[in-house]
Amino acid sequence: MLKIALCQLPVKADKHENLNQAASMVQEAASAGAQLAVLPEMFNCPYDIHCFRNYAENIPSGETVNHLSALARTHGLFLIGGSIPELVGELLYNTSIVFDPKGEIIAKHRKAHLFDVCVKNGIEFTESQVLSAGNTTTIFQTPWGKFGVEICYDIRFPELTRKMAKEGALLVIVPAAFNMTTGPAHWELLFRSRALDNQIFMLGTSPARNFQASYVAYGHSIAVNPWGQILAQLDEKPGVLIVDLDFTQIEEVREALPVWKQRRENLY
Ligand SMILES: NC(=O)CCC(=O)C(=O)O
Repeated sequence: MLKIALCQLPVKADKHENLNQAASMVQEAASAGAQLAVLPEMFNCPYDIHCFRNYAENIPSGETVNHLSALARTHGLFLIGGSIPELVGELLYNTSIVFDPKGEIIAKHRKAHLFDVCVKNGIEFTESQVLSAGNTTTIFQTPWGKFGVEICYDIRFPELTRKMAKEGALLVIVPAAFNMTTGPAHWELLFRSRALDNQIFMLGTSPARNFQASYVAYGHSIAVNPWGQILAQLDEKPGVLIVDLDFTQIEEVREALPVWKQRRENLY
C-alpha cells in the first residue's frame, strides 16, 4: 500500500506565493500520512510562454529545487515536484524533478512532447516557441517498485507509457495542466486508457482553475487503477487529494485479463 497526495495548487503570478502554497499543501499531505506527494505542471510559474524565461531556474542550484528538497526532507516523503521552467545555457525545458525522502534528486524528466496545438474556437498554444523537448524516458526506483514520470501532453503518446510499463513501472505520474477545451473532452479518457492498456496505476495533478489566468487549467487531479477505474478525482478548486494505492491489484488484473501476457509483439 502506498498513500499518495495530489496537490492541486492555485498557481499565481508570484513565485514565492506558489512556493509557499506548495509548502502548505505538502505539509497537509504529510499530516494525512502521504508517502508520496505530486505537484502540478509549471507549479511555480503561470502556464504562459511569455513567463517561462523569467521564472526559469537552473537545476539543481535554483531556489525552487532547494525549496522542494527541504520539503521532501522535512516531511520524509517522495516528492514529484510538478514541473518548472529549467534553464540550461540559453535553452528552456519543462522539467519535473523527483526527490526522495532525504531530499536528494533521484530523477528528472524533461517534457518530451511539446504542447503545440491549435483547436479552432478552443485552445491554441505553442510551447515550442520557447521550450526545447527532452529526449529521455524517466523511471525511478522506490520501496514499492518502479514508477515513471511524464508531463501533461506526453500522456497523449501511448508508446511512452507503454515503454515505461514494459520496463516495469507500476505507476506513471503525470504533472499536468489541461485546459477548458481538451480537459472536459479527454482528461479522464486519457488517464483511464493509459491505465487500462498497461494495467498500471496512473496519477495526474493539475493546477486549480483560475479564470483570471491567461491559460485556464481544467483541474480535476485524478487517480486511476489498473482496471481503468477512477479511484478519486478533485473538482476544479484547490485541494489535496489523498488516495491509497494497492499494488497487488496489478497482478490481480493481469491474471484476470491476461492481455499483458497475450501481446503478440511480432505482429505489431
Ligand atoms: N500543458 C499541456 O501539455 C497541455 C496538454 C493538453 O491540454 C492536452 O489536451 O493534451
